[in-house]
Amino acid sequence: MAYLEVQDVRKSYYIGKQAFPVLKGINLSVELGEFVAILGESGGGKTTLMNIISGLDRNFDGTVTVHGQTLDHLRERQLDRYRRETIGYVSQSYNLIQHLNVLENVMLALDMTKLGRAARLRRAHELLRQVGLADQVKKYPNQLSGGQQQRVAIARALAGNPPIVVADEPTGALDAENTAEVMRILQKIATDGRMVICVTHSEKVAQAANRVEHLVNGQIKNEHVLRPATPAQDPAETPQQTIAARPLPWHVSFATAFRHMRFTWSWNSLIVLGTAIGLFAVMLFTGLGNGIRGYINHQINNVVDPQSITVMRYSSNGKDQEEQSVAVDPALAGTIASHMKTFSQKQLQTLRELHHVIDVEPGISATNATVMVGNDRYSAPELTTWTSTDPNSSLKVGHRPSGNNQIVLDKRTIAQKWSATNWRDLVGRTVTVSYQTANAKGKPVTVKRQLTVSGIVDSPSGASLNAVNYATMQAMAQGAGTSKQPTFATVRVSMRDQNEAVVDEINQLKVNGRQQFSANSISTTLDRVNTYVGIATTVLAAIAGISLIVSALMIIVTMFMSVSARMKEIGVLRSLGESRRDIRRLFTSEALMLGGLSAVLATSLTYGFGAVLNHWLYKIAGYPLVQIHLQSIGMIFILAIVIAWLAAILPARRAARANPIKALAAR
Ligand SMILES: Nc1ncnc2c1ncn2[C@@H]1O[C@H](COP(=O)(O)OP(=O)(O)OP(=O)(O)O)[C@@H](O)[C@H]1O
Repeated sequence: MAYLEVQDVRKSYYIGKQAFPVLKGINLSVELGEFVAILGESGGGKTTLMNIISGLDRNFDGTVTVHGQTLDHLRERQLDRYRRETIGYVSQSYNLIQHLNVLENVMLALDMTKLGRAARLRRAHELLRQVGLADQVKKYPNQLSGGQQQRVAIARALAGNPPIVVADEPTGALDAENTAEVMRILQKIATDGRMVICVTHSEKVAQAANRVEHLVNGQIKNEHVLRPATPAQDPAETPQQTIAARPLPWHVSFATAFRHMRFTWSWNSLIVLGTAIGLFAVMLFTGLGNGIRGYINHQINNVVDPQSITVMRYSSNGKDQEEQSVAVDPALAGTIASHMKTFSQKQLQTLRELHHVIDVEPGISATNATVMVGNDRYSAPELTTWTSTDPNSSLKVGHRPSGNNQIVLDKRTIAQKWSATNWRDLVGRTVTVSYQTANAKGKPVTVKRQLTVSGIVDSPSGASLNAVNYATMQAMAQGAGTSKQPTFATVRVSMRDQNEAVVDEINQLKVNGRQQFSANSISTTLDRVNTYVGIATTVLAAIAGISLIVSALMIIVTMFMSVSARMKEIGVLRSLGESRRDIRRLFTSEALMLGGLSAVLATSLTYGFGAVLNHWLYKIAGYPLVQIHLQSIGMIFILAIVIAWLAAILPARRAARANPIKALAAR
């Protein structure tokens, strides 16, 4: 049995239901070392036969047996491997890949061999030297003559050291000189021990072969031996001559995709820019959200200690509640605090014993106090005890009311009213402070005392803060015969995270089924504010994200265009032995690269724009309002990659499913 046996091969093309038989029972036997020319009329079915022999056409009757093994045209992978390992294909139109240079075109076939990179490069250079192109390796196909391009195609066909070289009208587009050169190379390939099958319609070209077979009316007739072939060794039995093939590794698809992206950079850069703008908007909104949240937290934490909880006695009475809220927020002041419920020692102890509570500080507050400086009268909406949660940073001058009979006064509502310029001079002066409350019998009494100003505060909350220490407040109350029990308590928790749980626990403390306390924590409010800012940011980022749909559509359209424009390349890659999966990977890789690049550009844009914005806003807020977290960058990359991947699915599928014969025939 000959190395290649074609037995009774029949093939018809169908137009509608009508069959047009092209091959009507082809029988052909060819040995290694033989150079066979198949001579036939144009349209006689030569290309059809070559496609069948080279494993590109799977739809025919009859058998093709190579080295004793019949090709199973139903097993696609076997055929991919067959094309990779056994066949070197040379066509009339050279079929070089335009965006790869000469060396890269040859390397493309070598990448499907198990040779190491250095050996592959060596072999590519050696093959190009053999076809006389050693000094043209860096050129692109469109910089070569037709003859040179065909020689590159021959070098590529020989890359994997295949035993069979199939040449379909290899000289069809060449002048006489180049034709002679190409035929000489093909002769040399045969004398080196390979089988060369060359189809042509030119009698003259056919003369270069050892044997000419005439394809007439769909059948092989009139064999004509011109000269005996060199007896060849079987390459399968000389392992040093064969180069083991391998499926194309993913990084090669990736590298090829990268080269194509570089080659078509002008339009790809627009896609990258378009996608990056969408990603940039999403990222900027997320960064702004982070910044604003941080800013609010920063501001509030400056005003109040986030680890502290203010606890009042719970009262179901509306008036009491109003007064209690006045005590928490002096801006609501409007009534005399005569009914403020107080804490017993036992109640304070209950709070101290709660889990996560590290300190409970009692405090007394009164509303609507009056401060007399000399004859000038100023109203203080609230007079309260200085607690450890009041930030020392708010003291503009002097010190906190550490000693008895000392008071700190509010800068804006008292000190600056007293003297807009010399308000600092108030420190050390004696003032008379008074407020009205009710004694144990419910009778109104006036609490009054002379105090020394120890400091001036500018409360960051904006509320007027006038405070004395706890002992002074107790002494004042006692002096007027009113209760000196605490009206509020400041509870400190060991960690900010436990704040909400402790607030809930305090609010649920009951005696005889009645609620005891009403706890309030800034961190609970802060969490709520954070949630709202988070929602707003997400909504804005999502709206910006809509533009990403446009980006995805843009990638889809471009990829489809790219698939159409690269049909020929798809055919070439398939003829070289690349599988459908390799083709799908090629297009998917390119889309993923576009996605990745978009994410890189979006990140740079966001950092750049964010820096400018921060610079400007810092003047207003004193805080960096755009804060891009690593997490956001990761999210943007994932988003970009997912979008690109989704956008590539359909085009890549179309490319992978393309019929290799039709793809090769594409322009
Ligand atoms: N996909 C197809 N559908 C229908 N008919 C086809 C198809 N491909 C080829 N044919 C027809 O089959 C016949 C053989 O085509 P083929 O390309 O094999 O001829 P050829 O001998 O290689 O011609 P040439 O030398 O001009 O390239 C032609 O008549 C052609 O019109």
